[in-house]
Amino acid sequence: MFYLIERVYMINDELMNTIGQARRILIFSGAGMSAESGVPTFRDELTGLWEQYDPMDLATPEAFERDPALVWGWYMWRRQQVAAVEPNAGHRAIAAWQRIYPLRIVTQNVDDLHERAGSYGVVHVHGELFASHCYRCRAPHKPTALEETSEQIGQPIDPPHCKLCGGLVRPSVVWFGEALDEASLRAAIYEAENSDLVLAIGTSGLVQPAALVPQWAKDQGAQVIQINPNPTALDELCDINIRSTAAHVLPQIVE
Ligand SMILES: CC(C)NC(=O)[C@H](Cc1c[nH]c2ccccc12)NC(=O)[C@H](CCCC/N=C(/NCCC(=O)O)S[C@H]1O[C@H](COP(=O)(O)OP(=O)(O)OC[C@H]2O[C@@H](n3cnc4c(N)ncnc43)[C@H](O)[C@@H]2O)[C@@H](O)[C@H]1O)NC(=O)OCc1ccccc1
Ligand SMILES: [Zn+2]
Repeated sequence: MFYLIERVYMINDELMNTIGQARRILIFSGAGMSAESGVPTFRDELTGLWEQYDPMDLATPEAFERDPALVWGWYMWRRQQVAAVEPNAGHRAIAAWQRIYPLRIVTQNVDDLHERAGSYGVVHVHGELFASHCYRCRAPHKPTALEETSEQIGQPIDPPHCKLCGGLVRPSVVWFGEALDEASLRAAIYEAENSDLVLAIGTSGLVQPAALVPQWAKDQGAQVIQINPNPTALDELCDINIRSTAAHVLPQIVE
């Protein structure tokens, strides 16, 4: 059992033993997991039209009600951004690992890079960028081809209307001030409480309640290993802090 907080910069036997002895491993990922694919993290400055906005101000129901075209345009831009990049060596290492070991994955990321790398059963606690539903009646919305290929990327774009009630369509992500999807939250709590090792990868640990996942696991006696080039709010909670990047460390763990 580790008592002192260990900061390691390379993969050592002790770390590999900890991983090797684990009965059930949970991957808990954040925006840093996709950074090396070219997807900006939430802490990174926004660019283009949105440069003048704080992401936290755009990712809210109030912003959507105030200016639905601005918010919908931002999400279409983010869809195009994610569609234009590839999973990185970190995503691929997790998918390879999941082919030989039943890893569980809970992510705060709304991108589909874990799945595009071949991972399965990914719990998206903050929703999914490429899904949409009606803001009024919550009916799922299937995008028309035209919507998907809008030339206006980088500009405000009027959101489509719900085919059932005519309401505005929104991205199926969890906005600040909104409750998490009950089933996803329940799944995240279950995975946290039933895992004996959590790998917290690329998260600042600042967004609640998702940031509690490692704590819920720790409360059940699990060990927590963090992979992050920078200090985070999770440092003290973690048994091992690997000060490096997802795409650099994960392939070394899996090889
Ligand atoms: C910011 C924080 C203070 N705010 C919250 O936590 C709020 C609650 C709250 C308000 N005021 C508060 C004051 C105190 C405490 C809490 C609050 N939470 C909410 O609003 C939640 C909803 C939160 C969900 C918001 N939606 C997202 N995403 C979807 C949208 C979208 O994407 O557009 S959150 C979004 O930001 C989060 C960003 O966090 P991280 O992933 O950690 O990324 P970050 O950029 O912060 O850090 C990146 C890290 O990676 C590292 N890194 C960089 N490169 C690499 C690399 N290469 N490798 C490894 N690591 C790397 C960096 O060092 C860094 O540490 C992600 O979760 C992402 O999904 N809802 C809710 O509370 O509802 C209530 C309620 C309850 C019941 C009923 C009704 C209402
Ligand atoms: Zn509707």
